[in-house]
Amino acid sequence: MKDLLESRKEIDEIDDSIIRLFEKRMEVCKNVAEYKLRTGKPVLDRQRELDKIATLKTKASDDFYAHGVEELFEQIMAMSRKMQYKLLNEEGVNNDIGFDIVDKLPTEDATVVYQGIPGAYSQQAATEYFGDKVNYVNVTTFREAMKYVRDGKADYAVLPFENSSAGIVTDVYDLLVEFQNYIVDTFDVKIEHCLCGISGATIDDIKDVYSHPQAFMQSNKFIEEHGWGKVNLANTAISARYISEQSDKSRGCIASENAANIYGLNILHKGINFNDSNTTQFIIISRQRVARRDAGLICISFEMPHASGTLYQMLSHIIYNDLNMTRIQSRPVPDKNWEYRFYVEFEGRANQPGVVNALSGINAEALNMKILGNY
Ligand SMILES: O=C(O)C(=O)C[C@]1(C(=O)O)C=C[C@@H](O)C=C1
Repeated sequence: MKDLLESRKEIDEIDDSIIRLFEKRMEVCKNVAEYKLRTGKPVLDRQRELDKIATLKTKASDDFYAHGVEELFEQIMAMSRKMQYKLLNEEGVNNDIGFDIVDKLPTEDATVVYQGIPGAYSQQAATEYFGDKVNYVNVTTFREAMKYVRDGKADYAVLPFENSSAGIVTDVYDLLVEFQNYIVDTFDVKIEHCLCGISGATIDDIKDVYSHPQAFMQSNKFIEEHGWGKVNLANTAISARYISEQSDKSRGCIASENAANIYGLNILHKGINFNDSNTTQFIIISRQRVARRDAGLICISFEMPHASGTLYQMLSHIIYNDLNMTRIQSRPVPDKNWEYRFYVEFEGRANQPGVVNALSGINAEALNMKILGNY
């Protein structure tokens, strides 16, 4: 049996050689980057990589080593690409991702659109964020709100993004990809749902409850304990208005205290959400590609070839550039069953070199990448 120390010494020597060869290879890749800079040829040449891996695998002495060679060279070439993106960005190729930096979002004479009617949580978020010096308009759907911003009928939209108990607002995620609008800020609103009924109704009178599906999800324990029927409506404030128009003590709704006050309803039970710290994060949307100077998060979406390891490859750009990922979500890609679009949020500012490197890499290697905002 060979002594452990002796084997380790041999390994150390081989590793030294690997490092020297790795660096030698990377130096040659710098010449390739120079060539690509001059000729405008893309860094990623997938066919070259596939051909190389296939050839290299034939040089391995068995299947086990062939698999290892494949993994090893995929990593080496990924490293080579990352170095090339960095070199190209340093030479000014694609290093401006086009955000205008502002000290503060301009709000003078601004029009702000939200979805729903007065009393909706979106209205609460909008008024808490923008105050009383802007004009407010309300629309029926998230899509209309996005269109208002796109068409210049509003400067900002305030849309719900994610709830701490019920998760993401999927329609809003989809619309962010469909429209050329940008997230410019986020704002958290603590949500305290109330069970409301018409004047004179008691909790024992209630048989059916009206509200938005998200509010049902956030209050499902309370509703299920009472065995009430659930009827979906467009949002919580519309449910409050609807109940106020019915003179039916058996119908209740889930809405905010604010909505109950606006529509003259009685609060039968306050705080029916199962999670006391129930919070909804709202996003502030603008059609301007602007970022606040103190912005610290970037959100992107991308799709990828449906193949093993591709998500890992995309995320490796974030990791390699020392960026801290703060969120990852996925949504089905329309018309492609079981394929997903990913949404990744990470810490950084639009023009920071590491961010530019990571975005260049993902942009080059994903099927399509979109920057949804720097906020
Ligand atoms: O040959 C190239 O075009 C390179 O950029 C070099 C290299 C490699 O490291 O081998 C890196 C990236 C390409 O996708 C293909 C190959």
